[in-house]
Amino acid sequence: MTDAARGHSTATLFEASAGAAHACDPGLRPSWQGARVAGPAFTVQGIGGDNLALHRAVAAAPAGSVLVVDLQGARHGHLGEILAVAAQQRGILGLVVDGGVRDTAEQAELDFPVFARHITVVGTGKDHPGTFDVPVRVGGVVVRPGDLVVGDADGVVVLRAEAVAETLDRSDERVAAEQRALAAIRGGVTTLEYYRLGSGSTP
Ligand SMILES: O=C([O-])CC(=O)C(=O)O
Ligand SMILES: [Mg+2]
Repeated sequence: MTDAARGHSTATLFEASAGAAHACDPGLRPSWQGARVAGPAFTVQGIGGDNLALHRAVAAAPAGSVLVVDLQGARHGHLGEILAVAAQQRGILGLVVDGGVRDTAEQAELDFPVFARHITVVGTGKDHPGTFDVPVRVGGVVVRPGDLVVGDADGVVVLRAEAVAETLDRSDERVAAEQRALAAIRGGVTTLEYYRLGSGSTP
């Protein structure tokens, strides 16, 4: 499947977006090393400590979407191996959750990308059905249904759907410019010289 962010890193997207990208709180971290996700948000408003909304969302979200779930930062393992397998079975690309998850070794083995605030074994209730397709606040950022959500080693960024095309083009340009900078730096040019940041001499 093609990467909805053309493979660009969260840092590149953020810098290239000219303010259109929103960075989630750095407390949202990949649950395993190497996790990356990029796709349109399927938003879920739930109640922290309860994961019925996640079980329902996994059954309802369209293939190719990323579950973006507000659970108020609750320290519970809202998604584990069972829900990760169920989500993959339905073609869901990954999960961004303001709350906790568990079974992170299994998530890595499955190659199911998860971005969460906590890793904890503590289980959940299954009483609150939650709400889908509404704006939700995740990592301090309001995410609307269909926003492009990208997560990688550096965290999670959110791009409004209408800003995606231009930001991706600017990201292509930024990466090309950085390739030129890296070639010069590998050739011995200092970053001070390359970016004209002054002499760099000690005062
Ligand atoms: O309690 C739950 O539904 C979450 C869980 O452990 C799993 O997905 O494996
Ligand atoms: Mg489990």
